Amino acid sequence: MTLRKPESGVGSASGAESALAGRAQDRAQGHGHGFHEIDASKDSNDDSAQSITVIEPDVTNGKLDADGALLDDRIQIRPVNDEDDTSVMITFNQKVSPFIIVLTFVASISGFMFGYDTGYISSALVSIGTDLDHRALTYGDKEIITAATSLGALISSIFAGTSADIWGRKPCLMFSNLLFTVGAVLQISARSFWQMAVGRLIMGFGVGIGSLISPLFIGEIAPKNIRGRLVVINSLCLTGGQLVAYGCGAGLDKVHNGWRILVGLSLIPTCIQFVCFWFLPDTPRYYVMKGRLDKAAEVLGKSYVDAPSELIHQKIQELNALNRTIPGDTIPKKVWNTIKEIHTVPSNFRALILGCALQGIQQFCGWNSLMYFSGTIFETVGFSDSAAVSIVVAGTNFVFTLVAFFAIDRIGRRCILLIGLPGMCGSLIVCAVAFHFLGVHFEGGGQATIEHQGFSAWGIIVILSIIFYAAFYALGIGTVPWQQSELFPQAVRGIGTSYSTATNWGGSLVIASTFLTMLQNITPTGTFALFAGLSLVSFFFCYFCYPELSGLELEEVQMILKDGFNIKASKTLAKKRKQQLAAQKNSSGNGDLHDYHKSKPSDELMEC
Ligand SMILES: O[C@H]1[C@H](O)[C@@H](O)[C@H](O)[C@@H](O)[C@H]1O
Repeated sequence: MTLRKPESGVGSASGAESALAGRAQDRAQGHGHGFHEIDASKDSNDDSAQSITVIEPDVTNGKLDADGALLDDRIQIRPVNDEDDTSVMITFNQKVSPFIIVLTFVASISGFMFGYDTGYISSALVSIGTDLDHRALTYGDKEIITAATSLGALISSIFAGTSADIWGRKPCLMFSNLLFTVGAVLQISARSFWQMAVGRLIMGFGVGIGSLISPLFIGEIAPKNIRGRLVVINSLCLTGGQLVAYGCGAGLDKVHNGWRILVGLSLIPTCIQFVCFWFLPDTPRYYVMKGRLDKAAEVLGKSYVDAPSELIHQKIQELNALNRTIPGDTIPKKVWNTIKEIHTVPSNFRALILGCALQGIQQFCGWNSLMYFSGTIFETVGFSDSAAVSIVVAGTNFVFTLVAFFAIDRIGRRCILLIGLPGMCGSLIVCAVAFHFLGVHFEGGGQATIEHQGFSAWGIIVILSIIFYAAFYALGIGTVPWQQSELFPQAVRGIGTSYSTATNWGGSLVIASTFLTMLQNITPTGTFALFAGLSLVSFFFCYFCYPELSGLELEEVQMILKDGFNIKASKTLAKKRKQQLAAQKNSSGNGDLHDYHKSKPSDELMEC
């Protein structure tokens, strides 16, 4: 039982406040104006205790009725056991502030660089020719140059979550800018294969940091109701970066030393991000972690321009309380306790399984083999302008990430995964068959032979099936795993996302370092058939284990995962939330919480 009261003012669970709650309830029952009935809330410091958070009227900002109740509705009191409580209170009725948009786009430059730096290698490998060590690159060389970035990213992503907690998100992203720069300069000036590989490795350190921290940063600054979409903006920048890299690669294909220019272009976004972050703040959560509450209030004030200062302070109190819930008085103790917690609490461990499995599936279904080597493949299949064909593939990836942007909350994460994976499987089977009839044989030393030279129908089928594969991939498994932070509760979110991001890069490393060898040893048909088989197995995994999380509160995600994967319950709850949101929108026309009623998630789960 709790009631809500409109606009601003903050209270906690004291006796006086309970009295206020009672008054508020009377008003709600008596007049039904300006209040909403809501759930009992949990005390943020004690999981077992129930408390009531009361919002007092702000007499300076709002209009009051005869009883002192505000006439316009904005604020809802909800269970206080996760970071989002005040976010919800603040963000309903709020437009996204330009400040949040700027921060999102500046952070998403990391996504762009992730995409650009992993994307340009496809065309660079083709156009390097004999520029390194005065000889052509073998398949082994190409794999090392490509895999070096994945290896670097794997190593840095293991430490990135903890480093972001110790030094801050912004400094870590700025440090990644330095790594990008050093890596790029080494590559631009490379005359030897090994200098190129080391440059790619250092660049990879930057990519790993950016790939973890950018979505985390966005997730921390984003208002809850649009968090999913803002995180997909990072994915859009990522696939956009790959597309731009392919486009530039095609443009510079015939230019002498064009690949050096291609690498050099990567310096532009990294410098822009560095300069922008010089003037921008870190996330409020980080400031709270470091006890810099004034700074946190300043950032929140800019993020939620209409929010009264009392509400901002309540948010800070909540973040502060959450901060204390991680046991341990020193950083190593805290880190150790978090590691213990993620493995021993069943809901956390299930979240970990899902986070890592989805990232693993994303990589082992083979997409990046195309991202990294499509130039080499299309060249072998007989397309003289292989870079241009690669653009179409990267373009499809980008366009369908945009489709995912619109579908991820409406159709739901689980649903787009279950559409995407069988689609990928079907496309890969067609691709495997087409390769069989094309009669391509990859041999050692970077050589390949093809039975049917030139433009053939099977060549076209290979390309079409790859395009379909790209579309289904981007729609589901290419995008959904990066929503990983919603799986984990605040206390283990950093470490959980580190594990799953490292799984992503581990998978990417395996694919990058084995793909060309697989083409040689088990033929292209065998390789693509293997990816098809893995997509099918992944479909069954998602079908049986991945709950529908769209529209669910973070606390509800934890409840869903408490004693199993609870697919059925999650689907019912997600559907209910969607209907409630639609009802709110219809009744208020602008997303306010008029007539909003929500029963306890636990009750609803029992119903399901
Ligand atoms: O989500 C991204 C995206 O799908 C990219 O195209 C791919 O190269 C990355 O590995 C992946 O993490």
